[in-house]
Amino acid sequence: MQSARAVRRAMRSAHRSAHARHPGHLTRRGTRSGAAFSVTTTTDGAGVAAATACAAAAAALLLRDDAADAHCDAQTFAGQWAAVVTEFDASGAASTKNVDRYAAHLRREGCVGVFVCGTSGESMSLSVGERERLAEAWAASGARHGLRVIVHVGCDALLDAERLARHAASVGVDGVSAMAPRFVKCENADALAAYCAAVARAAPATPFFYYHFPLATGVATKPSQLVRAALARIPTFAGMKYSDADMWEYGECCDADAAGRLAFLPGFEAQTLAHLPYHPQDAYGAISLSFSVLAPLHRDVADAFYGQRGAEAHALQATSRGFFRAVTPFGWTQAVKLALVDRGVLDSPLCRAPSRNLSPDERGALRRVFRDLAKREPRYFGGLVGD
Ligand SMILES: CC(=O)N[C@@H]([C@@H](O)[C@H](O)[C@H](O)CO)[C@@H](O)CC(=O)C(=O)O
Repeated sequence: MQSARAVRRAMRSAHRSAHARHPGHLTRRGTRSGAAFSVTTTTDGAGVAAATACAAAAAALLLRDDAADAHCDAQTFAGQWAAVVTEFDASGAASTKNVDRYAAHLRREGCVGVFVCGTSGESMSLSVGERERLAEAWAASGARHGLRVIVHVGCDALLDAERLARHAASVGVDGVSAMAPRFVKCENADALAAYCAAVARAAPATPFFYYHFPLATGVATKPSQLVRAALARIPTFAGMKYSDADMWEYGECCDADAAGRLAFLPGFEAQTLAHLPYHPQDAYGAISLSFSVLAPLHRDVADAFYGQRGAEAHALQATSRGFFRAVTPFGWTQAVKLALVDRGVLDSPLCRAPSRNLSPDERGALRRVFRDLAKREPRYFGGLVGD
């Protein structure tokens, strides 16, 4: 496993330099019995279909060994993953225009990767086609800027989720993730694992993460039971995006991973400190919306904890809670979008219905909140008010 990981790292770096040289190409990496392979597809014209078919054939050949490799360890997904927002243009269409600028910004902020079309990306309000275009844009910009990419492909319709997973794999993402269907609920952990297994099978060489978010899905299945069921039936099962405040269950999930190979990536950064004791520093990863503008603050929470500076860690975590307390009345996604507009990363702060949009007065009030936060903590909040 160690050598497979080393090969993956080497392939990633080769992939990045290939992109720097030929930005119009997408390369899917993998290993077979420790030997590196790479399938390059052109993104223009008729080459796409042929190249995609080649890549699919190669993936099928390599499937068995590569699935084992995709089942990697927690270190592979350590670091800060920004749950990126989706920009909508003035006509209300999902836009990929500023994805590259957004990726460059996140890299400068110290993020290691992006989580695309999740909750913050308003995935469930997007069409399948829009989600595919966003996945493509992020895969290309991620490779260009050295960011890794996990794409959320969950949908109530399994066929759509499978299609999105297949597509995400074809553009070379580092992981796919799915939350549980929300309307017809899976009866138990086995049924949920079967749904996840079907989605994962559509991307057979790509690590799969279950997205546990009971407040949004209404699915009460214990995530630790899902971990056990998924380990038994999903060869690419790599862990979980954990958006829940239940820390007992979080511990149960870690316990269920006897080999210590899974990545449990928390989604609630206001309680970062609660998760850190479960992980060594080099295996701690998290996926959160506010990393788009507050990655350094949450990195410092973790650094203070691992550096055994408890009082400092608590003070920094309180600073993080202060941010959420101040912006919650406006909406988290709305707040982060406005900050990204003011930083010159995005052009539009609009959300798509049924998410609400702030009125001009509310935007003014939110900007006053940003200015107030920046005055009190310029080091972390200065970036909220633009350069
Ligand atoms: C519900 C929600 O928006 N959750 C955010 C959090 O970062 C959240 O904004 C923050 O913890 C405030 O509670 C992320 O977990 C969302 C996320 O990762 C995603 O886009 O899927």
